[in-house]
Amino acid sequence: MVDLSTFLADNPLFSAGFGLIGVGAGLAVLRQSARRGADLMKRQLLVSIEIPSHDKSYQWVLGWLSRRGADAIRAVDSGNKDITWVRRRIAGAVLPRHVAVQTSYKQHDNGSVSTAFTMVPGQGKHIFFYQGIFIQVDRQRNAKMIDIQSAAPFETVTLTTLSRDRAVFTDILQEAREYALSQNEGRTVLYTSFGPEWRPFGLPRKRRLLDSVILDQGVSAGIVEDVKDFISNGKWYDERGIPYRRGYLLHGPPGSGKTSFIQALAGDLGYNICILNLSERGLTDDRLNHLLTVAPERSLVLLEDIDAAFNRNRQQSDNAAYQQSMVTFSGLLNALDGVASSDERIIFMTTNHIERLDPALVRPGRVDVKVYLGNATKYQICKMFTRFYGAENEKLAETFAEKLQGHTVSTAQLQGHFVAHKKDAASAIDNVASLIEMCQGNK
Ligand SMILES: Nc1ncnc2c1ncn2[C@@H]1O[C@H](COP(=O)(O)OP(=O)(O)OP(=O)(O)O)[C@@H](O)[C@H]1O
Repeated sequence: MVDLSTFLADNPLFSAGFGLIGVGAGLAVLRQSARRGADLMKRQLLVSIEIPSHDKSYQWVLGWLSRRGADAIRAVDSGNKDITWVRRRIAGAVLPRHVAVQTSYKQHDNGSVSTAFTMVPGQGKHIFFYQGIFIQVDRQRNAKMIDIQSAAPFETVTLTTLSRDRAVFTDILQEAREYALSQNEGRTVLYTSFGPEWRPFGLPRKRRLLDSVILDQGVSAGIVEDVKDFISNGKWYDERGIPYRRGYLLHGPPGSGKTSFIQALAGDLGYNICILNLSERGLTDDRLNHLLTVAPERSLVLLEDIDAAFNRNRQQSDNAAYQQSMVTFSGLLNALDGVASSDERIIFMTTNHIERLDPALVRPGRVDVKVYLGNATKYQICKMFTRFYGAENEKLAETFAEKLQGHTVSTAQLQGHFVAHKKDAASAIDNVASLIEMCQGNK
């Protein structure tokens, strides 16, 4: 009888196959260990930060990367002798090859608007060089997940570098934020509500100068002083456990400069403005509350024509949703009271009819400062006149103001009259009758 083990060992075909299986298995183990080793090394040696598209810093980082790209192009093209050949080569080598475009409109100081194209890194991986180290940018889109608000697919930008350099991420985020803010320097950003969040609306506006809005003597300075005092006293409120918020109500006839003044004040403070229309379709108590809580830092919240939303008595408004808006009067009061928060909150409300407002709305804590901005006084008429025609025309300004004595003219109507006679102060005086006629017609 033949011994099986001797048979297999003596069989050359079998021993060759067995050897091959052995080699194959060995290679597979090696490959797996190499992969595991590489994963382990990656985990140990690399660090990364993921920035999702719904995070504020996403656009900041993309904008900052695009500026770096533009700087690198300039460095490569400039032939600047201070930039070494090696640095130029590095800058050139790391420029993103695949870029995406972001189109925006820019308003210049003279008021003109131009289109600007910004090249940001496109989908995929890119490398850039920052503070002497290489960083990989990986921009990925998740087509299966859509942001319901913007209908745009979710995206992420992941920055990866060696773990010993992890502190660089904080520097990048900080620099990207500062760069984004510097883009709006000297401008006022108007935000409007979009679902549960605030979004910039239109172009950032050139700041309006405070002295371009002419209020009655001392009125503007009084409000500015109050707001500045509030802003600089956060600690005082904190120590006394008082909610750090202040409400202002500007009331008076149409065209007296209420909105213009708030814009100019925001510009003077270097703040932005969040405009909220309480009659907006789909606005609910919860959304209103949420929006007031998440208003961007350094912004004034503006609730315009507050009487238009709640000019009935409290009970009626509580029971019936007003127009398409579902905000109830008690919902508005709750939102104004908010949760005790240490975050600064400044709310401006405007109305043409203070008498229609429920006393609960204008009680201290909700409205701390009420200011009446009325029709043009003699002081305002003279000031506006000399602002349009020059300080040397003070006498003519007096004559003009005397001719308007006893008539009711709004500052907006005055502005319209001066614009119509912009070239000639005498013509503004000669045609004062047409202004009076118009004002009487508008009564
Ligand atoms: N006191 C003022 N000084 C300078 N300009 C003014 C003044 N008041 C009104 N104007 C001009 O009139 C126009 C309308 O002003 P604005 O919208 O600020 O008035 P308002 O009081 O908010 O009006 P409404 O109550 O109808 O909303 C703006 O172009 C503004 O420049």
